[in-house]
Formats: sequence, structure tokens, C-alpha cells
Amino acid sequence: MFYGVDLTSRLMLGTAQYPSPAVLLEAIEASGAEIITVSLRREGAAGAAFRNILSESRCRLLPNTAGCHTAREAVTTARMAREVFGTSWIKLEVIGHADTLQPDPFALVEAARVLCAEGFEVFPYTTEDLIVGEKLLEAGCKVLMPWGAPIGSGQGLRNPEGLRTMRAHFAGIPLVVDAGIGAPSQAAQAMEMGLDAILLNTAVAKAVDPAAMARAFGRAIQAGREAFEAGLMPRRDMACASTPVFGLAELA
Ligand SMILES: CC(=O)[C@@H](O)[C@H](O)COP(=O)(O)O
Repeated sequence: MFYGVDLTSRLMLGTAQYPSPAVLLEAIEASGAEIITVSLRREGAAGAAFRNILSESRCRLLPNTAGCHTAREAVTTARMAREVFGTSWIKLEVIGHADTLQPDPFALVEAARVLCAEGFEVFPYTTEDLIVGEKLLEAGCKVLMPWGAPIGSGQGLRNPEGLRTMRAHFAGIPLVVDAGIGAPSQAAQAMEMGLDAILLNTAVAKAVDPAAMARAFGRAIQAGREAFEAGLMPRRDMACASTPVFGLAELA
């Protein structure tokens, strides 16, 4: 549940870099996603065809501040996005480092404070840092979106232990792994750890067959969640025979 909205799918899909608007629509439908994220810049650049896709998909829109590097820029972009898309939801990205596209935690918290005070429902793209997470919640965010790996890298979960710690620390807060997921198995891994949802874009948009990949991600995310709910066996350092040893034939 995000800001009081109940959803069936735990996959959120990005809408950039697809070969065509038609392929994007096919991918959205195949994924089962109910939330798609869209950047104000892309909406402006792509015009009518893209707008049609947004309305045809019947997904809930999560506008984002992709490409913003300062709190001021992100706040202005969010305000414009609210006007253009008619929603108070905003995926808040404030990029702090050119090579890794790592979020700037200080500017992120600053922008989140301003936007929450203005009634936005903020989905902050952050790192696994617990203190930054605390500050974002204090600012009024009700969701956290830790990165899996740098955007567009497809590296999967670079710091699974950090995400595990975050899950334990922020029990009850929806956690969405955002960025860096390259394969369905990586998304399933995050879901098995009890994270609530996945936001991804490049792995689907750049697949040879985006719709088929979107479907694979949808299924993997569902399987990962089912495994988490079923309760995974504890991991062991040593072997533990799965076949009972009593009743073995004794050979003289
Ligand atoms: C579309 C969007 O919001 C991206 O900034 C997001 O973080 C996805 O990252 P990947 O492209 O690595 O999946």
C-alpha cells in the first residue's frame, strides 16, 4: 500500500528508452504494472503519442524528477509535474554524483521537507543509509526507495546486507528497490528478502523483446513475494542431510 492506495502488482515500470510508444504499451500490459513512472522532460519531448500511451495504459502515474541535481531544481520540477499530470505523487530524485547517479542525501532530505509540507506524497530515491531514511520519514515521506545499484547498470543488488538491515529497521514502511535491476532473478532476490516492490526501467526497455521481459519480471516479482510469505528456510554454514540416516542397511 502506497499513500493509502492498495495495489495488486509489486512492479513499477519506467517509461524511458523504449524503441517505440507501441512497444512501451505492450511492455506495460505484459508486466501487469499498475504504476508507471514518467519524467516531465520526456512527456514534454515526446508529445501526443506518449500522452496517448499514458492514458491507454490505465496505470497510475508516478511523475519523477529524473535529471535534477539540486533541491531547488527538484522542487520546481515536482511542482510543474503536479500541474501537468494532476497528481501529488512524486518520485523524488536528486542526483549527487555524475558517474554513479548516486542520490545526494542532503539535497534529497531538503527537497522532501519542502514537498511534503506542500502536500506532495513523496517517493524518495535514496541509498541504504538508515539515518537518511529516518530523516526522510521525519520530513513526511511514507515510502522509501533504496537503490539496488546505479541507474541503468543492471548490476542487481550491490549491497544485499544493507537492504536486509533496512528491511529490519524500517519494519512497516513500504520499501521499493529502485534502479540497477538487470534480471528477473535479481528482482526475485529483493522480494524474497521482504522488500515490498521493485521499480525498474532499463532492463525491460533495452531487452531484445521488452514485452516478454516485462512479463518475466512480473512473474519473478510475484514468485519472490510468494517465497517471502511462505517463509524461507534458514541458511546454514554446514551440510545437514536431508535424507534420514536411520534405517540404513548395514553391510557386514
Ligand atoms: C525511470 C526511473 O525512474 C529511473 O531513474 C529508475 O531509477 C530506474 O532505473 P533502471 O533503469 O536502472 O531500472
